[in-house]
Amino acid sequence: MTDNSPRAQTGAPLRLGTRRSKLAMAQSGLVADAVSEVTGRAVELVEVTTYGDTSKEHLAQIGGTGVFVAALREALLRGEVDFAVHSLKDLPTAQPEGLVLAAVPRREDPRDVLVARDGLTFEQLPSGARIGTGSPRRMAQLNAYARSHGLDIETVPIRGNVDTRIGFVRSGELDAVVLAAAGLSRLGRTGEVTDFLPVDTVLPAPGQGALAIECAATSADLAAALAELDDPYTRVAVTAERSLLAALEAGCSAPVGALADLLVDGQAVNELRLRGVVGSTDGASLVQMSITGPVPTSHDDAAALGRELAVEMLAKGAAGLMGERAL
Ligand SMILES: NCc1[nH]cc(CCC(=O)O)c1CC(=O)O
Repeated sequence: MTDNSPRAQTGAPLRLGTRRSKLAMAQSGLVADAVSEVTGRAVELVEVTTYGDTSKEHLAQIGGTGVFVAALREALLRGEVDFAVHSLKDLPTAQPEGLVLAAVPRREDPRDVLVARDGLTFEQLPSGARIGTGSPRRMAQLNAYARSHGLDIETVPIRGNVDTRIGFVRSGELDAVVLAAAGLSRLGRTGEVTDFLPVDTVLPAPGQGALAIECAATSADLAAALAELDDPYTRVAVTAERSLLAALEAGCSAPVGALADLLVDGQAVNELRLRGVVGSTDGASLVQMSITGPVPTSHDDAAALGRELAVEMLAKGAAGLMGERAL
C-alpha cells in the first residue's frame, strides 16, 4: 500500500493533533522531535479541543478518559491531522477501524508517585492523612495497604490536571496526592515527587508511562516511518497489560492495575511476568495475581498471557469487584 494523500507527496509539515493541556503538549512536543528526526520532515502541532477539556462534569459521568481520545481520533479519520499522541493508559482497549497504533515508544517509569506536604513519604504520613486521587485503582490499593499495615488514611476523590491536583497539597487542603511518575517527568516536575510508590504497593494502570502514536490506516508510508519509534519490549508488555484489562471487561477508569516486566536471568531476558490487581475502592477486597511465561514473540502471544491471567483473576472473584462501578 502506498500513501497517495497530497500531503505525503508535497513534503509539507506533518500535522500532529494534540490536546491543549500542558501534559498533552509536552508529550506531543517530545514525539514531534523524534518524528522529525526519523522522517526528516517538519512536524507542526495542531490543537484539537475535546469535550473532556471543556466539561466540568466528573470524568466517570461522561464516560471516562476515553472522551479525551475521541476528538483526536475523529480529526485523524477526517484527515485534519496526520497523527496523534495519546497516553496509552487513557486509550480504550478496542482499536477503532481505520486507525493503527503505529508505534509505542520506550516506556518511562510506570510507577505512581506521591506529592505530599513537607516532603513526606507515604510511610511518614500522619494518622488521618487525606490523600487525593480520582482513580478507583489507586484508592483500592492505597486503602488495602493501609488496612493490612494498620495505617489510618482517607482517600479523597479529586480530578483536574496536574497543576490543580498538586494545588490541593500546596493550599493545605490535602496532605498528599497521587500522580503518575511519567506525567511529572514529561512536565519536568519530578523534583516535586516526595515518594515513589513501589509497584508491590500500588500496581500502575495498564499502559501507564507509555505513549501511543496513532495514524490513519490509509497513511501506510507514514505508519511505516512512525514504526521506527516503536520499542518492541514496551509493545509486548503493554499488549499483555491491555489484554488483561480487556478480558476483565473493565474500562479505563476501572479499579484495575497491571504491569508486565521482563525477567532477566544473567544477561538474557528470558521471561515476561504479568501482574494484575482488581480491588474494591475501600480496599476491603483485593484480587492480586501474577503469571509468568516465555517472552512473547508476537502480539497475539502477549495478548494470550493477559487473557490467561484474566481467567485466573475472574475465578478468584475479580468480576464482583468491578461490579460496583457502572463503567
Ligand atoms: N489520567 C490522566 C493521565 N493520563 C496519563 C497520565 C500520565 C502519563 C502516563 O501515565 O503515561 C495522566 C496523569 C496521571 O495519572 O497522573
